[in-house]
Amino acid sequence: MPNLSFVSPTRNSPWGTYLSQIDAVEPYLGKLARWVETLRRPKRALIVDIPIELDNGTIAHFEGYRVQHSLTRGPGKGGVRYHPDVTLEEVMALSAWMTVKNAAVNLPYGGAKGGIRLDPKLLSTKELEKVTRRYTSEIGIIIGPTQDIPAPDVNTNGQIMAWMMDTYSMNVGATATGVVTGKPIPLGGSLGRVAATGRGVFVVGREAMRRLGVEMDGARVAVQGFGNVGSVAAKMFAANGAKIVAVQDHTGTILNEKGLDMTSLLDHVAQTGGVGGFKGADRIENEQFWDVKSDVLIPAALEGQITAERAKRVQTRVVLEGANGPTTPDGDAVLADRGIIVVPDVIANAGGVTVSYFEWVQDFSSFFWTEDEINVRLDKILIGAFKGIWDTSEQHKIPLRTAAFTVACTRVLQAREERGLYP
Ligand SMILES: NC(=O)C1=CN([C@@H]2O[C@H](COP(=O)(O)OP(=O)(O)OC[C@H]3O[C@@H](n4cnc5c(N)ncnc54)[C@H](OP(=O)(O)O)[C@@H]3O)[C@@H](O)[C@H]2O)C=CC1
Ligand SMILES: O=C(O)CCC(=O)C(=O)O
Repeated sequence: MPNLSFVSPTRNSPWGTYLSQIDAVEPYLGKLARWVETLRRPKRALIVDIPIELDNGTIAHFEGYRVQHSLTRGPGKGGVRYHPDVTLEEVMALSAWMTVKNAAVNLPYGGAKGGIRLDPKLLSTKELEKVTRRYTSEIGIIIGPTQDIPAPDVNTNGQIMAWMMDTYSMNVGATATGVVTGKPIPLGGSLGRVAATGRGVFVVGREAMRRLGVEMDGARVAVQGFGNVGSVAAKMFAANGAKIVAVQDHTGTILNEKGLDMTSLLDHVAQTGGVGGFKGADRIENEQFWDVKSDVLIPAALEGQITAERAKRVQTRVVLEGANGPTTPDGDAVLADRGIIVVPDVIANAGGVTVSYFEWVQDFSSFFWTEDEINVRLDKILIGAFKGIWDTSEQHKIPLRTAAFTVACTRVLQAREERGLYP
């Protein structure tokens, strides 16, 4: 039975996955469990119609969303996704994971996420700009530097954030740099934000490997998704002595048992748009990616990739979740049975939002930090948060995901209780 009338999740769909994670944490919330139902529903969900005139003169309508799952600990915060499969249910789950992620690393934010159902590859730059500006105006009634601060996610980037910032600023009649993060540097962006999520995946992965006694030098790493998150994570693992043995994106799956040459691969992707056709590797069938032997497997594409069936075949020691929600509840159960450690998304990919927080703080103070200052602070926050989650996992003998949810949901529900219910 769905818990809300406006979505119909299944057990392994994004919202179904999130709900099962909340079920798993409930026994560890003590007296705060009486508030847990607030986590099972978004505070606010906005669906917007985005009409634009296409380059050929016809009018197209796109469906967009901004969901604020929780504003209990601070303004909403979370990215905006452009993808043909975006749905309200998916954006709800992504917004809820932002609530948990922001609390897991103790950022003073709630959780939010946005998206537009479209295929950016089918739109011209001009059309993308029109969609972005209209979407920003439509969601302008609920976003703002102290209300809800969007950022990049799948298929969005600094240019999209620049258009969002400009549109919002024109609508309010003042330059509002703090309304989005992940902006270009000249518009109040932060050094280090582009690489921050991938960097965080590496830093958290390194901590997990240390705890598990997995040597970095020569470690075999397989990466699904070679966009902002996957490519930076792969580059950092390789730079620190690991071997990137397999990479998959929409253009194919490539394998090199000796380790892919990252510089050549990144050049190839910059020129061709994908890893397919890279000469320094063998091409394998996409489904074979899940059979590649690795020490660390990094899903860094979309949700629902590690199903029960794939989890049975995976040959790795650590699944390091660069993507949001890449493992289904059934996949998670199989991995746990097989003794494969999962470092959950809400800590593994929290580097991006952490530097987004730094960007927002810098915008408010109009005082900008060096890249070194950013990276030092980022690493410190992630290492400290990972330690707290690891210790909680050991204390209760629970998986890292449930431990991360325990730390995070306790913070959210404590704040909920202290704020009280009535306006
Ligand atoms: N950007 C950020 O700061 C953050 C992102 N994340 C999460 O990380 C994940 C990746 O985001 P990001 O790197 O920004 O997105 P990008 O759009 O930069 O890259 C996504 C990558 O995944 C590939 N991909 C998509 N679908 C598949 C598939 N079915 N099989 C294989 N590869 C696929 C894409 O190929 P193609 O482009 O051709 O579709 C692309 O290489 C998402 O889950 C996102 O929510 C989490 C925290 C922060
Ligand atoms: O940088 C941000 O604000 C959010 C990034 C994001 O969408 C995520 O962490 O999934």
